[in-house]
Amino acid sequence: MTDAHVAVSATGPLADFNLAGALTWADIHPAQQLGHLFGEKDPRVQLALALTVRALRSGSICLELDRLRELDLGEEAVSIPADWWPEQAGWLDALRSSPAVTVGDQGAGDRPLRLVDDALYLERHFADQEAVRKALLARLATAPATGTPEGQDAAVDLALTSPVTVIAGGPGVGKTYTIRRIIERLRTDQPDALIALAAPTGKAAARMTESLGDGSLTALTLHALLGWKPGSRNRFLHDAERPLPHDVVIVDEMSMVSMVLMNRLLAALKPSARLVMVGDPDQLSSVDAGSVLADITRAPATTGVVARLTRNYRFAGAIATLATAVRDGDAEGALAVLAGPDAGVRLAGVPEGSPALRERVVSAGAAVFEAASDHRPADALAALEQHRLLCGHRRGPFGVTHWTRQVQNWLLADVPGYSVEGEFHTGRPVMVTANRTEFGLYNGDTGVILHDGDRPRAWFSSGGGLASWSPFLLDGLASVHAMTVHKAQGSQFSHVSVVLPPPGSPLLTRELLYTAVSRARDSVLLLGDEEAVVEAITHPARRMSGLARRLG
Ligand SMILES: Nc1ncnc2c1ncn2[C@@H]1O[C@H](COP(=O)(O)OP(=O)(O)OP(=O)(O)O)[C@@H](O)[C@H]1O
Repeated sequence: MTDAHVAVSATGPLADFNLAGALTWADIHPAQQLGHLFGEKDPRVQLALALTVRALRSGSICLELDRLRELDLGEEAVSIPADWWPEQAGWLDALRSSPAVTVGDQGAGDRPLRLVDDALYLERHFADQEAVRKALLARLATAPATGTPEGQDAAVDLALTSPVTVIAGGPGVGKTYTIRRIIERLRTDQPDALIALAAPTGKAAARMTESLGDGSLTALTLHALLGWKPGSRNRFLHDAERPLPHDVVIVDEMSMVSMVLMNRLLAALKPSARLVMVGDPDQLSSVDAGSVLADITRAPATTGVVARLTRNYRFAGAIATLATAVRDGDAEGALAVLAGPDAGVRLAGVPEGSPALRERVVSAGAAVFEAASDHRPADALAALEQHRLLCGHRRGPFGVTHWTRQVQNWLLADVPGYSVEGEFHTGRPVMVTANRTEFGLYNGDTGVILHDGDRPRAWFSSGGGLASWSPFLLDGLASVHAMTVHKAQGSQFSHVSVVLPPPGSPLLTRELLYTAVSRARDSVLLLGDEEAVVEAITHPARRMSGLARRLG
C-alpha cells in the first residue's frame, strides 16, 4: 500500500495495524509521542493508545479491552488476524504498570491515559465523562421519586418538576408535541421561568423553532446558547462561573450531542435549572465521540426520569413495523415485513440494475426539473422532499459520490430536456455544506436551482417561506441527488430509497438501518440483499463508553 497515511517510522504491531489499514498516522503519531515523552517503550501500551485514538475517531469515548473484536476500524480495514492482538491479561498488566497510565477513577490525572474498569481512556475524555456522570448523579439525587414514567402526560409532569428529564422515542411519537405542551404548562404554572430551547445543529434548531411555531421562542444551537468563543473548539462564555440564566433548558435531537458538549452544557446550567433532553436513542449517535443519550437511557440509575413515548401518531403500517423490528433486533420480523403484501416497504437487489430505484429517482427528479423549468420554486422544493436516495457510505460503489453521478446519468437519459450544462443548471438539487447563518441557512439544508433569465438562483424553504440567493454567494453547494444517512438525520421524506452498505462494512449497523428507514413517511425501498439486512440488524453500533455502566 502506498498511502500517504502509512506511517513509515512505525515498527512492530503499530506497523502491522497500519499496513492493514486499521490505524493511520493520526493514531500512531500520539503513540510514538508517548514513547518519547513518557519513556513508554512497551509496544502493547503504544498499540493500546493508538487504538484508543482510533476508537475516538469512530465515536467511542474509550477502548474496552474485552470488546476489541467489536471495534470499528474503519471502511478500509481488513480484519485483523486473531494472533495480532496482545494476550489480554498481560496487556492489562502492562497498562497498569505504565508510567503513562493512571489506574482507577481517583488520582491526579496528570498522565495522558487512564485505565478504569478495564477500559482505556485518554485522560481528557475520561474527565469529560466523569464530569457528565457526576453532574447527572447530583441532579438525579434531587429528582422526585416516581415509578417508570410512560407516555406524554408523564413526560410533561416530569419536566415541570424534575431537575433532569429525558423524553425518548422514535419519529412521530409526539416529542415535538410534548415540548409544546411543556412550554404551555410552564407558561401557566411557572410564568416566571426563563426557558431556553436548543439543539445540536443549526438545522435542528431551525426546525425546532419552526415546529413549535408561535414565534415567541427561538431555538438556538447549543454552541450559540452556551456562547461559543470563535476560534476555540469547545470553550464557551457560559460555564460554572458564569452559568446560563435559564430556569428550564429544553434540548431536542439529543442523540446528536457528544460527550464533550454534554459536559459543557451541564456545567453551564445553574444548580436550580431543569434540563429536558428530547431525542431518539436508537438513532445514529453524534459525529463527535459519545453516545450520551443512548448511555443515559440505558443506565438503571435514570429509570425514574426517562419518559418513553411509544405510541406513533404519524404513521402506522409497514414502515413502523419495519422500523420497530430493526430497532428490536428482530431480523426475521424485518424480512417478513419486507416480503409481505405492503408495497410501502420493499427490498430490491443490486442497486445498479434496480428498475424500481431508477423509476423512483427519475420520477422524483423529473418533477423537480419540470417545476424548476416552469419557474415554480415552491413546487420544485416540494418535489425535492418527495423522494431521497440515502447511502451509508460516502465513497465507493455504495457511496453518495457514485450514486450522485448515477442518478444524474439516469436523469440525462430519461428526462426530456434535462441538461447538466453549466455548474448551476436548472433543477439541480443542492445542499449547503456549512452553516451560513447570515443567509439563515444551515449545513444540510437543501434547495433547488432555478433561473431568472440567464441568472441562476438557489431557492430554499426558510422560516416558513421561500428565499433565494445567487448560488455563487453560497460557496460549497453540493449536488444532492443522494445523501448520507447521517446527513438525513432529523429530516423526513415521503419516499426514501436506501443503498445499503455491503455485508462486512463497519457502517452496516442497526442504528444506520433504523435511522434510514425511519426517515420515510410513505414508502421505503432498501437496495441490497437479505444478508445485508440481517447483518445490519444483528450489529448494533454499540459505541464504547463507560457512562452507562458508571452511572449505575
Ligand atoms: N397526544 C396527541 N394527540 C394528538 N395528536 C398528536 C399527539 N401527539 C402527537 N400528535 C401528532 O402526531 C404528529 C407527530 O408528532 P410530533 O411531530 O410531535 O412527533 P415527533 O416525535 O416530534 O416526531 P419527529 O421526531 O419525527 O419530529 C403531529 O402531527 C402531532 O400533532
